[in-house]
This record gives sequence, structure tokens and C-alpha cells, in this order.
Amino acid sequence: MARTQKNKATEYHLGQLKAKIAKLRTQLLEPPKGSSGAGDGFEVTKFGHGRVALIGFPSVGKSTLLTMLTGTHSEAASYEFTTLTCIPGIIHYNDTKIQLLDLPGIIEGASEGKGRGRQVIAVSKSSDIVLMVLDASKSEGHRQILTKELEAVGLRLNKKPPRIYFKKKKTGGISFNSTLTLTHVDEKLCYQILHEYKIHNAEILFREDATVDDLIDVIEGNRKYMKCIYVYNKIDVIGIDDVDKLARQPNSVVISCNLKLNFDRLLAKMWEEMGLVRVYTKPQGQQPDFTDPVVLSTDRGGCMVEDFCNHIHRNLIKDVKYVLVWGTSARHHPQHCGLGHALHDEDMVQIVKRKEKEEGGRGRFKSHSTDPARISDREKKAPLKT
Ligand SMILES: Nc1nc2c(ncn2[C@@H]2O[C@H](COP(=O)(O)OP(=O)(O)OP(=O)(O)O)[C@@H](O)[C@H]2O)c(=O)[nH]1
Ligand SMILES: [K+]
Ligand SMILES: [Mg+2]
Repeated sequence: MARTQKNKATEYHLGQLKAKIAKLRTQLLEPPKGSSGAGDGFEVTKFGHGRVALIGFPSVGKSTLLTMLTGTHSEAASYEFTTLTCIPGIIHYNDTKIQLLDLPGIIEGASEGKGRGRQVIAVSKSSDIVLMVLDASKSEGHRQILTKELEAVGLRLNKKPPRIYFKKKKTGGISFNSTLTLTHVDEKLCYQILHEYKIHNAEILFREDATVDDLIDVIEGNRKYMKCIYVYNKIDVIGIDDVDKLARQPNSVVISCNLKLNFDRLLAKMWEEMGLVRVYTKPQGQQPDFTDPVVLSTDRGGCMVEDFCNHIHRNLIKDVKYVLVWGTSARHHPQHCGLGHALHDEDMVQIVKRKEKEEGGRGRFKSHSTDPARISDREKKAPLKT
């Protein structure tokens, strides 16, 4: 591909090569026959409300950072490849527990199996977000090299899935459509790439001006879209102007493990990117326990009232009449909400169950204490005393 000149005439040829490479990469990632596909004892049990992986070249300070943030000791030293396996620790933040994973350093070529790259990448795929740890004193190119390695195995960092609708069919040929003018892909190229995948019947609709790579991602269908924070460590050894430049890049946080600098910013950014939603259960007539939230997430099961109920008990849902919600998701306090209401971080929820009589469909609002109108009146006056 590097030897091929890029112009209109070679466009189709290049597109086809891209599809061929993508196919081979996917084959490479399939576990060898007879193995379980697990990461050779590399995988550790999931724990807590979310998982964050530390990825980076050797000796950038991943282990030092894990020890500092979690208190779990992970050997750190000035020589490369000090860490040889996956070491988990726990961050206690905002009344939630987040599992942080220290991993061996990865090197260029990791995606092709150099070092322990494949296992490291498999573990990072199992996490909710990635912290890419970089040495602030080293070349800026490291970030691109690592990103390329991760892209080669199907990870997409800080990207949204391409807006291309794609559905394989049994018959009918290929129907190609777009809602806007395409500048990177045309019908012929699209056909050619689908042909490479031996797909002859499909519906395809471009909703954005996507590239060939986007199209291949959609056809492959196995890409993982993940949030990534670029963590520049060792800012104690560079000048303030360089620190300033790095800190202004998108999704980046500058830190120093040696000087314990900026950890609070890193944790806050990590928390923000994870999008966890803490919901406090308020028993009737009592204050909620503000140290023990139910933790929901859009990525892991959703943030609806229904998800909240299922989280408490899987049979609870059929007894729920409605819930009262206080917090930023509520229009007034409390708001009467159904199962489809989306909860926000730090909302407070009180579940109002059906009375036994009502389960037969009769006697709604018999009891004064569960009359929604009455509750809302009272709670408006003294919201926390219900
Ligand atoms: N100057 C400076 N050195 C640091 C900082 N953080 C870590 N180091 C040093 O960098 C070296 C490597 O640290 P490690 O924590 O072992 O790095 P690692 O990324 O876990 O390395 P591998 O496990 O070998 O991939 C050690 O000598 C640390 O003392 C920092 O903020 N500033
Ligand atoms: K090291
Ligand atoms: Mg290490």
C-alpha cells in the first residue's frame, strides 16, 4: 500500500487491499483451534463498578501510578518490562469502587504478537475505559504508535461508530444509498469491498461522509469503541511550557507520580468519562444511606428506573407501582416516575410498591399513605421526611 500512488485510478485497488488486510487481522485475532481463547491466565476477575486499564510503553510509570492510586503494591523499577502480568488494584472514589489494572508495557508490533501485546490488548478490551500512560519527556510519536497498535486489533479510541446502516440479506443484490454526498466512497468501491467479503446481498445506507476504513469497520462488525484518557506522566522532568502544551490537548491529563501532582484531576476526568450513575435508595420515612449507592451505567445495563429496580432484586419489578425521584433528572421534587424514566448521577429514589389488593387490578389508591397526590403534597413541604 505504501508503494501505491494515491490517485483516483488506484483508489479501488487501495480499498480492496484495506479490506484484505482487515480480514487477515480478524483471522489473526481468532483464538487458535483447541484453546479456550482466554488470555493465558492474564485475565483477572472483574470487581467493582467499573474497570480501567493502564496501557503504555515500558517504564512510563504505570506500576508507580497503580501503587499510588490504589495502595496495592506493583513492582516499579527503572528497567523495562518490570511488570510481566496483570495486577489489579481498587480505587475508592465517589463512594464507588473502580478496578484499575496494571499491565506489562507494550511495544511497537504488539498487535502482531510481539511481547505480551496480544494478552495486554485483550485485557484492555475487557475494560470500560483505557488510560494511555505516556512519558511526557519522550517523543510525541509514542501516542500515535500506540493508537495504531490498538487500532490494528479493532479498538477505536474516542470515536463513535460510523453512521452507516448495514444489513446482510439473503437475496435481492446490493442496495446502496446515502443521505448526503459522499466524497471518500462511491458505489463501485463499496461493491468491490463487499465482494472482497463475499457479500452479494445487503442493504447499505451512509448517514455520514464515511471513509473506506469506516465502511470496513461496519462490515467487520467486531470493533470496540472505547474512551481513552491520555495520561502524560513525569512532568517533573520537563519545562512548564511543554507541560502547558500537553495539558491543552484533548482528553489529556498531565501528572507526576514522583511529585504526586494532579491526581485529583486525573481521577475526576476518569470518573467523568466512565459515566457512572449513583442512585441512593430512600426508604420511606428515612434518610438514604449516602455511602452506599446503587451504581448504574449506560454501557453496563442502562440507567432507567427499571435497571435500578432490577439491580436491587430481579423480582422487584412486578411489585413496583411507581417511584418517587429527587435529583437532577426530576422536573419537580419528588417526581412520580415510571420504569422508563432515565436516572441521573446522585438521584434519590423511593420505591412505592403495589398493595396486595391492587395486584388483582382493584382498589387503586385505597390506602391514604400510597395516594400519589398526597405523597407529593407532603413531600414538597418536607422532602426528606417521607
Ligand atoms: N521522574 C519521574 N520518574 C518516574 C515517575 N513515575 C515513575 N517514574 C520512574 O519511572 C520508572 C518506571 O516506573 P514503572 O512504574 O516501573 O513503569 P512501568 O510503566 O510500570 O514499567 P513496566 O512495568 O516495565 O512496563 C521508575 O524508575 C520510576 O521511579 C515520575 O512521575 N517522574
Ligand atoms: K519499569
Ligand atoms: Mg510496570
